[in-house]
Amino acid sequence: MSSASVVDVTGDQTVNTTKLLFYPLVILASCVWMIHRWQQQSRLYRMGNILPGPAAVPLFGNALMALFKKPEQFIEIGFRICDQYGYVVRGWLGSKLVIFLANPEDVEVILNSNVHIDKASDYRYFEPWLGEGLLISSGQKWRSHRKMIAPTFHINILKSFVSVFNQNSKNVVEKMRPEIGKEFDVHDYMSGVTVDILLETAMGITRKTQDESGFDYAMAVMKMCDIIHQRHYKLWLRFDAIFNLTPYLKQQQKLLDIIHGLTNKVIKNKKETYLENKSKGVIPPTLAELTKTPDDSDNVLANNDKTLAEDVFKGYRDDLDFNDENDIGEKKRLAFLDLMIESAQNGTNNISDHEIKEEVDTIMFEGHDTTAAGSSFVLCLLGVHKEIQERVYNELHEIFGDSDRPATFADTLHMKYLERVILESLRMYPPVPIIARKLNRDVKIATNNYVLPAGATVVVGTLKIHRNPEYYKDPTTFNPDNFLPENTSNRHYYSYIPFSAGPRSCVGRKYAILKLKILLSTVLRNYKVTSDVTEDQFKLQADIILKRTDGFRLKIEPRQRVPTTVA
Ligand code: HEM
Repeated sequence: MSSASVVDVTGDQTVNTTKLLFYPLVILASCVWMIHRWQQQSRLYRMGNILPGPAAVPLFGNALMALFKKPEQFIEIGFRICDQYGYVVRGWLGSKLVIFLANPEDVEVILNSNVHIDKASDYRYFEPWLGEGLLISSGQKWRSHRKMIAPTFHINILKSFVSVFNQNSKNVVEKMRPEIGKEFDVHDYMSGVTVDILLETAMGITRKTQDESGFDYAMAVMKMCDIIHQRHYKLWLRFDAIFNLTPYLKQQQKLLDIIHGLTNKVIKNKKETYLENKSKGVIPPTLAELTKTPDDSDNVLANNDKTLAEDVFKGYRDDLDFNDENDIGEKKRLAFLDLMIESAQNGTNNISDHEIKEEVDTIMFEGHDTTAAGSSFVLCLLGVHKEIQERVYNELHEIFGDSDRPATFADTLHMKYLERVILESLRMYPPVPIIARKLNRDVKIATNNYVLPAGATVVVGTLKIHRNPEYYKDPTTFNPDNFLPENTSNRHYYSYIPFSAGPRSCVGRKYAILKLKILLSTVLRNYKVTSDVTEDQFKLQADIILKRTDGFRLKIEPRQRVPTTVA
């Protein structure tokens, strides 16, 4: 026998031995995995089925309930199910366990936790756009980025945006002028002005420096939001395999090219300018300098000048409560992007250009649709409730008289009634009507000491919580007095969560309230608004952002700048 054939025989034996070991090992591993999945699922089934909820059918669970339903029917169905089963309801989407919570005590257990902070899989449609930005990231990445981004929303930074808010609000007032006397959809205008403001405050792109790409970007952001919404309410689009076969995929890729193209270009230019300035010895103020609070108490605004929202949200225990009372005066304005580049360059934070892009895209998304919907709801509600609109206007007349001057930060502190109107509108029509989390561990909630199993998706029903008669006397009536201090002081903090709460609450909360006050006060100082559609005719659609499928129809007429008598 030649040595070659010896080698061959040994080689064959090795192959045979590998085959002998490989296949049984694969089979064993598959069995172990299947048993593990079965155990997990049966545990999920066992624990899930202890919770109240509608009967489920094999394979589909409760998913068939959504079949042939229009998106605007989902709220009604959800409310009906809650009336039947209470504030903890389980549902099965195939083998996926979804637990709906609407009791503030249960919701606090989830939202106030540092453990249950992972977003549900439903947020994945944002990934091609936002990557691992703050909204969807988890674990250490989320923690470190949150720590870096939250201070860029410091009130001192926000104050430097007041003139941007004013200028853009004036612009939209002018843009709306041709609509005088007609019925039109005010959301289009609120959406446009919101994107303009965000382009300026997030990326430092002003109207003057904006070329066609700024406009294309704004349109692309709006259209991307629309595609994502469609993926939430058109159930078949939830499957990537189906979505990828539709024209939406191509459209999405085109839009993302525009969005990412601009963000990349702006980051590159800003970084180059930063380095060029640095070489000339010109360095912008750091975040720490911009947010430093002076010791002299002369600058401290009186405690009773604090906004009402500060009291309403004080139980949130999030990371947004800086020394807000301290006004350190006008500082150089820096967009969020400038601040991120600055802190990456000076070594305060370790963040790559790609991660900066993800965060800027996230702010553009989160800051856009939410405030556009929020402001549109307020205007329509004031169009319906004329006497409340007149009270708002009288307050504005007290602050501004008949002048056309822009609002200052101090003025916004005096817009107390307008603030109550905004808070009440966010109660009845929260722009983010539900929040979803994935449970990685079992958790015991207050209701009946139920234990919710790891692996389940928890859906926090903000809209339902906000309409609970236990916390709001007449929950379906628009009543800004729900936010009088005497009515808020003893209410459960988690009975009002338009911005979520706890460690993953909205970082843009203060930005949003300040912007809404300036935008709405500017519109209302210029126009009287009227809605021919009554509130009970509003057709609500709850997906990621609460909208009206009938459009935010409104009429405007020029405002005579004199105080009016309130009935
Ligand atoms: C009325 C306006 C707004 C409302 C009602 C609102 C509401 C919310 C809610 C409910 C969440 C939690 C979402 C979740 O857990 O799934 C959230 C998160 C977030 N919001 Fe807002 N938001 C508003 C405006 C803004 C603005 C203006 C910005 C930025 C300029 C912003 C930036 C963010 C970011 C970055 C997050 C993710 C925070 C994290 O996960 O750590 N939001 N917002």
